[in-house]
Amino acid sequence: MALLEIKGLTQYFGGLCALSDFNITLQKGEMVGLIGPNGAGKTTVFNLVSGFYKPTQGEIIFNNKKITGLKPHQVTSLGIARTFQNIRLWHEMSVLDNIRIAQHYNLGYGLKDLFLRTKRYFINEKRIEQEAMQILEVMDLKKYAQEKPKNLPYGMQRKVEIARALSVKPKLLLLDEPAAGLNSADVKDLIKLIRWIYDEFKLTIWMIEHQMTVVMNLCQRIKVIDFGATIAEGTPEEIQKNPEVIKAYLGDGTI
Ligand SMILES: Nc1ncnc2c1ncn2[C@@H]1O[C@H](COP(=O)(O)OP(=O)(O)OP(=O)(O)O)[C@@H](O)[C@H]1O
Repeated sequence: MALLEIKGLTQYFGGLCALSDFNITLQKGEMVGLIGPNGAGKTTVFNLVSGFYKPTQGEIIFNNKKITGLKPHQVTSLGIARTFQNIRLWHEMSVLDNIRIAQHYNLGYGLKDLFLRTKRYFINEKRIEQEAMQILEVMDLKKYAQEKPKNLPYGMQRKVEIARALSVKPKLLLLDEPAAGLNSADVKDLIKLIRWIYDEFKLTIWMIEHQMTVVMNLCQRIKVIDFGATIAEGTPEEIQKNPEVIKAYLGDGTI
């Protein structure tokens, strides 16, 4: 069953065509990679899907609902969560508060409840805290609940960002370069973590990644773009041998 369908997605920034006629269908339960050289348009795809940009053209359908042009919090509430290439955590807040804040897209109370501190406000705040602690526990992060993210090692900050994305109970998880900035030991741990999350949460995962070992190890299917256009699509084995892909990357046969 198709979870995400993207048809003819095109994005211009002024005169620059960052993405041209991009099409993909993600089946429920798939783990798919999106790769390409720097500036190929990968993050633009995620920014369009998650509502950070409005496309110049094209359509995005999620769970049989058209989501093209919706705002980020609306996209989140429908079941799409993401992480960012450069970790975006609130570094002056605790890890727990970072997770709690993410939950506020789905408050269950309004401004009146907030200002009057109604019973509904306290019930919801309690629920949010319990759910945030649960996800920290599941992700083995509970011991860092009161710590500020800036005091944690980089690999752990990545984990917190992934926990925050999972805390909104997504159906589709978008990971934008999860291995960026990690050392090789952390990359190994990340591969294990993503595989575990995939099995445990029964998610559909779509990832952008420059580190080929991550994509080749995890993804069942990979799409390759360059200068905003699709140049290849296939299994990891097919992609590694694809001459267009090799040319786009280095031209020396190694990807
Ligand atoms: N908000 C924006 N305004 C103008 N140009 C943009 C904007 N966002 C992206 N671009 C341009 O669009 C093109 C694609 O950028 P994008 O960030 O999607 O590439 P990418 O494949 O994710 O690259 P990288 O691997 O380096 O992160 C680039 O030329 C980039 O400079």
